[in-house]
Amino acid sequence: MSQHGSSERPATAVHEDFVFDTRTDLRPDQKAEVLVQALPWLQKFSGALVVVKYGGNAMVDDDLKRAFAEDMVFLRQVGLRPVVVHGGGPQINAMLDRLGIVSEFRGGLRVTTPEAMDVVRMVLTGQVSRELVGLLNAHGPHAVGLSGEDGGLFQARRRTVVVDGVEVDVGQVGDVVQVNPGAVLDLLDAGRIPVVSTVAPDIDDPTQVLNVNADTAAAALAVALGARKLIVLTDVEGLYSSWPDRSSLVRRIRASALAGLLPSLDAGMRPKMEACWRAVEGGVGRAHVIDGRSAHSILVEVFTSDGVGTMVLPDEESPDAPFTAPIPVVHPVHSVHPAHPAHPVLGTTSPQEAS
Ligand SMILES: Nc1ncnc2c1ncn2[C@@H]1O[C@H](COP(=O)(O)OP(=O)(O)O)[C@@H](O)[C@H]1O
Ligand SMILES: CC(=O)N[C@@H](CCC(=O)OP(=O)(O)O)C(=O)O
Repeated sequence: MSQHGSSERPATAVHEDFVFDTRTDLRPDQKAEVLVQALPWLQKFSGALVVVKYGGNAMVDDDLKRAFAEDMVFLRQVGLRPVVVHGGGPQINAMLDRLGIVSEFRGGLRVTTPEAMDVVRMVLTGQVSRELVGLLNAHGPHAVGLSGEDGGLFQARRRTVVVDGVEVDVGQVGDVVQVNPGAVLDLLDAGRIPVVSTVAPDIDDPTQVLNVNADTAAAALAVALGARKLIVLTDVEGLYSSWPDRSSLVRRIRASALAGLLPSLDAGMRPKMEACWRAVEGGVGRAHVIDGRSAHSILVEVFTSDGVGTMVLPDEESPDAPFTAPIPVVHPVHSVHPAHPAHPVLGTTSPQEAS
């Protein structure tokens, strides 16, 4: 099976004067049913602002990258307002290796020396962003790339990590403390798809830039934009309550239950689930972690009744209640609440303390 299409079989086979349809996977009425099932979701999410975090290991396959670009253009074309926030950990690792610079992670964050910061900034803004913008613009002049430095989008503050009870300096690493979403809103108003790289100026020293984890930056941006959804793509089906037991996939979880689970999660999944928790606590209607290895999983999540992956819901709402998020009020500059640092578990305040 191809990851990009539904089948590697050709759509048609030519025999003398006849053309036969060789696809047997879906009958015409079944194909129509898929489209009809999407109708209420197309109506529900018309105009909705959706922040999609694309990154890491879901971003290394060329077919999947093209499928991702198709999904973003599809969302835009049917009237949603997608914003892409991208990571690039594997791409940064590859470039550091090529340059012979050793990279190290502490508490899930890259120890970022000034030398490594130059590489992070170059790879995220000059390589990963360029490639994504190019893939999106293969479908028309949709995408515009910008980083946290552009239009004052992000301000970040240096942070440390606590490992085994000891505070560790991880260099030029920061958390987003302020978001000015004006540049993103201007692009959305112009019908564009913003593609955001998570490099941000240091609020305490504007001559420095900081390396920001893309999951947490996506959550901060989703909150500041009053997004209806945050969708985080990764390389597993979703959150497993007892990893790696594959029967423990969580389909829906409320924010307070997630807060209880966070301290038990491993390094990879913790920043993602913290980001989802922060987003929902900050007013984003739903946060999802879905499998980026499965082509078009975003479309399945947004436009089908069952969805895919793990959905995080706010506490005060019944899981079966109709979606009733108000039209968001967007403030020109959004300060990230100090009681909710981007990494509550890795940092100082736990979700349980904050909620
Ligand atoms: N409870 C869990 N549920 C799902 N995945 C988990 C869990 N705990 C650890 N993981 C690991 O986290 C990984 C995802 O994190 P990471 O590799 O950092 O993601 P990405 O590269 O998409 O940013 C999964 O591939 C899985 O190996
Ligand atoms: C501080 C920190 O660790 N920053 C990340 C930024 C990129 C990122 O988050 O990429 P993924 O989403 O692909 O993991 C890094 O340097 O790898």
